[in-house]
Amino acid sequence: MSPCLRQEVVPAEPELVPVGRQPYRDAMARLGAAVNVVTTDGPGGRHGFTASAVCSVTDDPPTLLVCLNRGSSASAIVHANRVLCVNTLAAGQQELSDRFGGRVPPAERFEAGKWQPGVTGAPVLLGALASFDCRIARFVEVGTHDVLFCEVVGLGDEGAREGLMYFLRGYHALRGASSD
Ligand SMILES: NC(=O)C1=CN([C@@H]2O[C@H](COP(=O)(O)OP(=O)(O)OC[C@H]3O[C@@H](n4cnc5c(N)ncnc54)[C@H](O)[C@@H]3O)[C@@H](O)[C@H]2O)C=CC1
Ligand SMILES: Cc1cc2nc3c(=O)[nH]c(=O)nc-3n(C[C@H](O)[C@H](O)[C@H](O)COP(=O)(O)O)c2cc1C
Repeated sequence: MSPCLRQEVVPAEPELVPVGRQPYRDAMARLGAAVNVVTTDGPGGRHGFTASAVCSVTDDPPTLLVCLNRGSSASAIVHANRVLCVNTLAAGQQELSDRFGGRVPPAERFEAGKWQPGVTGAPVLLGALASFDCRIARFVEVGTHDVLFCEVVGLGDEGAREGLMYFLRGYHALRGASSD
């Protein structure tokens, strides 16, 4: 009689590393995200910053969230204005992402790109993949950031078909399926 061979199944343990700020960032760098230039204008003045931390919350009422570092020069201005526009960048607009991501001082950021005020007065970027003009309904403090819950009151869509992704700390063009 042949011996009954049993294969021992050893469950594979994932190699988990302790959570610190840098390992967390390294892991988050693996989540591809759209790139947005978030703008504001009003009593606090005009300002803008690049943000990948943008997410849809609910479509009734249409609401999105933006995570904004309270250490950013935009923070006090966004609080004063209580409006913002999320301009989702199209392929080829990475220079705007770098500019609003801190490479250029706030006063010079709007020198590139074509802008016009939306319903709320926040600057809308012509040629963006999509624009979401918003009133900020709620600010929630979490750690170093404020989570801004924003009610969308105006939408822009100029028909661009190629998006811009931020993935592994680099920009990548993303082509959509043909519309016809
Ligand atoms: N949510 C945020 O506040 C983000 C901030 N950034 C900032 O932009 C600059 C360049 O970033 P990377 O080249 O991507 O390298 P990085 O190593 O600083 O960031 C890698 C990833 O970690 C996350 N992250 C980075 N800083 C964070 C923060 N303060 N709070 C929460 N999540 C954060 C983001 O998902 C980012 O894509 C850095 O100064 C970074 O702090 C970038 C992406 C998101
Ligand atoms: C690709 C990219 C994504 C970013 N995403 C965010 C974000 O979601 N939230 C945030 O507070 N800052 C984010 N930042 C950083 C801000 O854009 C940056 O801190 C700000 O523009 C610097 O402005 P300041 O020098 O006027 O403070 C991002 C930067 C880059 C390059």
